[in-house]
Amino acid sequence: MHLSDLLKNLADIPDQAASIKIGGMSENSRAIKPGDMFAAVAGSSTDGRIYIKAAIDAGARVILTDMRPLEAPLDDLDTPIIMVENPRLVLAKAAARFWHKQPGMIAAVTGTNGKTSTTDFLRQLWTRVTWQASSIGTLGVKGTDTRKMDGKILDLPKLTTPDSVSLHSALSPLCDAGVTHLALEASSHGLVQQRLDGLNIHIAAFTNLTQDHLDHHNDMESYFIAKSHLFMDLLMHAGAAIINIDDPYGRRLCDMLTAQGDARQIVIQTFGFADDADFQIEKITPIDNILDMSVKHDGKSWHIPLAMSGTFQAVNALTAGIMAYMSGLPLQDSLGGLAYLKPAPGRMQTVTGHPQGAQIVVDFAHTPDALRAALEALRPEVSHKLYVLFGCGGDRDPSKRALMGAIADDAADVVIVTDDNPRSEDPASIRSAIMAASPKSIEIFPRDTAIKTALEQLVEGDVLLIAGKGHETVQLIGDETLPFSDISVASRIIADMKEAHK
Ligand SMILES: CC(=O)N[C@H]1[C@@H](OP(=O)(O)OP(=O)(O)OC[C@H]2O[C@@H](n3ccc(=O)[nH]c3=O)[C@H](O)[C@@H]2O)O[C@H](CO)[C@@H](O)[C@@H]1O[C@H](C)C(=O)N[C@@H](C)C(=O)N[C@H](CCC(=O)O)C(=O)O
Ligand SMILES: Nc1ncnc2c1ncn2[C@@H]1O[C@H](COP(=O)(O)OP(=O)(O)OP(=O)(O)O)[C@@H](O)[C@H]1O
Ligand SMILES: N[C@H](CCC[C@H](N)C(=O)O)C(=O)O
Ligand SMILES: [Mg+2]
Repeated sequence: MHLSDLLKNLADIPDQAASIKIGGMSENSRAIKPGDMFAAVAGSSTDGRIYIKAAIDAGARVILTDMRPLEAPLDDLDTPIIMVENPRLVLAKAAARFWHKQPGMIAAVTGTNGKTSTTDFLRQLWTRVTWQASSIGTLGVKGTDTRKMDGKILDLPKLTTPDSVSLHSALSPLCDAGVTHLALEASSHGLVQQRLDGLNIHIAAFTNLTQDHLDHHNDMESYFIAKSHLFMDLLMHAGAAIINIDDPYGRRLCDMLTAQGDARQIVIQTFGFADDADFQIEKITPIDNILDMSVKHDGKSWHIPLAMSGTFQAVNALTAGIMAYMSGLPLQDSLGGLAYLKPAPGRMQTVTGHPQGAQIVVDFAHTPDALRAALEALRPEVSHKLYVLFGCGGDRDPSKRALMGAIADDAADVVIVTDDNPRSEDPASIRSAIMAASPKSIEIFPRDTAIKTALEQLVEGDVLLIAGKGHETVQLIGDETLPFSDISVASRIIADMKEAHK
């Protein structure tokens, strides 16, 4: 594609550069191939401008960057440098133009917790009525067997929201494979880094906003503003905004959208326990292994049995149901279809077979609010003691550690503090920060020893929540990526315990 077409109305292009042919693009010099455009952007740990020379050596034909003055040697390069106010935004729009195919229906979910569950549920609802659907997020690409796609392997980075180039280059083969419906997770990092700009987003949902990622956003206000970008700027004209108004930030989002007036024709659908919600949850009652949810909409009550545990999962399911409805599914299939949903892996997933009959649950709770929600969901199932075993990720918001320690201390009977993904941090200091807020906590590491110790202590009537890593299959320690799965470790230890009991 000629540069003049790629960047039309996005940037001023010098005449001598207009006819340059561009064969691809990236914001990462290490991914540049001959003929590509390199976007040199300022990041949180380094500055892409440092890598301009490396990108040119790798074959970059054009550089896109911000308006900061060019210093030597960048002011004297043969390769054209195009300067724009917001290179991430221009890159995202150029990527959308370059790869140009997108599924006809794109729905995005944002919020601190519940994005993976909700997008997974929405994909299941669409698939159930035979619409060809995929989801993209923390679990990667789901719903389409990417290995069978003509050798076009979708090599998405291991992020909840992939960068714009990875995303747009992945959508083309997904469309070629017949995908018409896409559910996406919109992380706050992704939103501020413009990873989703250029996408035609028809439906956007807001689950909740509680503390996480304050290392990146500094305060809750900036975190909220990052999330609101999805609704205020990215959601298409006449799109649908589906908002949890039990959350004060959700109410605020509704007010902000309403204050924009009619120009964008956004249809707002609210949900929650609140009396004024369009989809009002009347009750969610656990009965045996299911949840019985009743929801009032348009004067009619829907009684929906759900094969999952945790009130929050029912709320996520409802969010997905409303999204499906707004995408054109009749209520019988959208709300009615909720009865057929399966929880996403690692979300309140039970590991069966404990020799004493204790209940073991693996859950991805890695924020204070999620930990409380998961423990509160399990409390009714405990007839003896509620155990929780968790740690906190390194290189992530350190202020959530003490909060999670305090919540565990308050909501569980036995608290075992261990390692999550310490990454570059000292694991012992992460554990100490958690334990400082939990007088009853016991420190056990490494994580498999902690799981074994807990499993061996459990008796009938106990429930153990293994929180924080959910579906993850690796543990990140220093620079190492080691195989580790809470579900496999717990299953193996239970099998060994049973063997020893024989
Ligand atoms: C904090 C963060 O989001 N970092 C992501 C981001 O980095 P950044 O723009 O801040 O980049 P940087 O490392 O400062 O580098 C600046 C620029 O120099 C470029 N560079 C750098 C080195 C080099 O040799 N050549 C080169 O061109 C980089 O590609 C980048 O464009 O852009 C990079 C390329 O797209 C991402 O890989 C990187 O994700 C890191 C690995 C990460 O851990 N991100 C996490 C925090 C994240 O994004 N999480 C969210 C939320 C999770 C959730 O709660 O759901 C997610 O969506 O996954
Ligand atoms: N609606 C909700 N309200 C409160 N907590 C929730 C809710 N949904 C999920 N959780 C908790 O958050 C955890 C993560 O859920 P999920 O993976 O769906 O969220 P996410 O927003 O995709 O997380 P991430 O930011 O890591 O991508 C769950 O395991 C559960 O403990
Ligand atoms: N998407 C989240 C996942 C955290 C999972 C937890 N196990 C950790 O490593 O902190 C993040 O990147 O912050
Ligand atoms: Mg997720």
